[in-house]
Amino acid sequence: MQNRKSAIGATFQKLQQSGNKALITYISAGDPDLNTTRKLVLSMAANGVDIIELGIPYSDPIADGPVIQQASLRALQNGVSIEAIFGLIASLRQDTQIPLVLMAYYNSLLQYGIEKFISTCAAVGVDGLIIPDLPLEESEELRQQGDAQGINVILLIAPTTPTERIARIAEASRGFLYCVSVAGVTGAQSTVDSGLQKFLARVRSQTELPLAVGFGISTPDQAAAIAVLADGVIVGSAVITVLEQYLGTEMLISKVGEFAKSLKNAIR
Ligand SMILES: O=P(O)(O)OC[C@@H](O)[C@@H](O)c1c[nH]c2ccccc12
Repeated sequence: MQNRKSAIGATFQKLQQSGNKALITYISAGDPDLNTTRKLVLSMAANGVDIIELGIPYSDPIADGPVIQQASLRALQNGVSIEAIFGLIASLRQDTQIPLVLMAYYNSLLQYGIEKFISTCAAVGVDGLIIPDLPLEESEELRQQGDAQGINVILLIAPTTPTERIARIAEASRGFLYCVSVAGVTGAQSTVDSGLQKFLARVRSQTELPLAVGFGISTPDQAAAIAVLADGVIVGSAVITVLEQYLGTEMLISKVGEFAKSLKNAIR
């Protein structure tokens, strides 16, 4: 087993000490194939991304917007399996120590077996888990096993979450708190929501945990605006849109890397 305890926390701490913010990017594992995912992870890491979120493709992705649904579909059509994704991560760990977070729907974990899933995460070098369809009330077993094996179970809150509930979710979350910028599904939005500042101030009054904001951030300017308000910025659909644009070309890896760099430069 790898000793990666609190790699996510250490990353935020280091960034905070130098007055910097975290760039977290999301791609779907196996989109369009696992070898491309491997190259994308290394390219994003080399271009300044601080934490990478890898999605486990799922057939009924209720929280995902159209861009991520298509990404999942491409991966599923290529026959990507959880086992193969774990294999990829184990192999990536020979080349990069960038914190890796898996995004998975709870059903994928249930099918695989919760205990086996968490222990495999620990064995291959996964640092955190985001399970968007697992409410706080049903997450205790997973969180306990995560704590025991050094896997951060990262919980989500939204502007519609009551403050008292935010406090309880923050208490249970590990690594960082995922602050959903808007209610709804993932995908690019054109403006930064004006209520976001108030929402984040409300969250900040409840917890010391790093706050990362995701959903709808698609340009360097938007990332910069959000980075002023939070500790981290999460960008998914916009990264995948670049990937889509260069699918099947040799430029795919470098273009996604360049886009990541433009996001990171904007939030420095
Ligand atoms: O795609 P966006 O709007 O940039 O948002 C990030 C998001 O995609 C990523 O974190 C994510 C992908 N699937 C999810 C499901 C639920 C919560 C979050 C996610």
